[in-house]
Amino acid sequence: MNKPILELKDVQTIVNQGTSQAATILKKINLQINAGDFITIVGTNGAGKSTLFNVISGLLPVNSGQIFHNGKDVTKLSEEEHTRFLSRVFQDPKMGTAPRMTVAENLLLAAKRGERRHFYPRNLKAHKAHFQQLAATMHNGLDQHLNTPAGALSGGQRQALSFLMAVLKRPDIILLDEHTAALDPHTSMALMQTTNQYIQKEHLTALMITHQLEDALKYGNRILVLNQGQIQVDMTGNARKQLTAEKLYDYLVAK
Ligand SMILES: Nc1ncnc2c1ncn2[C@@H]1O[C@H](COP(=O)(O)OP(=O)(O)OP(=O)(O)O)[C@@H](O)[C@H]1O
Repeated sequence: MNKPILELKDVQTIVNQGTSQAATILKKINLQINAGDFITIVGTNGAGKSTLFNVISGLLPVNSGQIFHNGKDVTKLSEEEHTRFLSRVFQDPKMGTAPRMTVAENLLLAAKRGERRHFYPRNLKAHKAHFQQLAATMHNGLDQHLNTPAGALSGGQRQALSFLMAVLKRPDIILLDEHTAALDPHTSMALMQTTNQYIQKEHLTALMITHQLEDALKYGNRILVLNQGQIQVDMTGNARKQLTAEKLYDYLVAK
């Protein structure tokens, strides 16, 4: 069998170590993420969801345990080194895009990420048709705004741009950190649908934190419930299909 694309083994994260405020935020997390998994993650405030993403993306160190990417130990890699195989979309539309640069320039920046060559706006011409096509997959008018500064876009368009920038280089793993939560219900639902279509079409491996239990059940092939720093539920297949929002809620608040 193929190795998991990402594997966490007994991962533990302690904050404020050595002080009276020391707290174990992630407790012996064991998780195997397989290529093509689309995992939705739910949990109450403070359950450790963002901390899990921070650890997976190298932003927060692991106090004990190991993380493997395609079998290679990446536990001690820097956040920048993690960006070679992983990208993240945040809740805040202001993060992830450069406000004064146009949509096309932002996309070019994402296309050139990790390359030594400098950013030349004149290279834009060669990419325009591709960027147009890409922006059109979002079905929210983003393709009509390739020359608009990102800061002038609507929240939904800006989040769609953040998503496209994150997936442009086809990362091995994409982390969606409540990426539709700051949008109005209609825009949020629309972006969720286009996100899902893109992930399915490109067979991406994705992890998505959400507080919307319906979304957690509707999208993806696997569901995780984090509770007080531990994985309380990890469901796929029929068990997941039979899971209801009511039962999921019970898992969420279980003590
Ligand atoms: N660097 C840190 N220093 C101190 N405490 C931290 C740190 N990072 C996280 N925590 C604490 O760890 C717990 C888990 O936080 P985390 O942000 O991962 O929760 P979450 O499940 O993402 O919650 P939310 O749904 O509110 O975003 C919280 O109690 C938080 O205050």
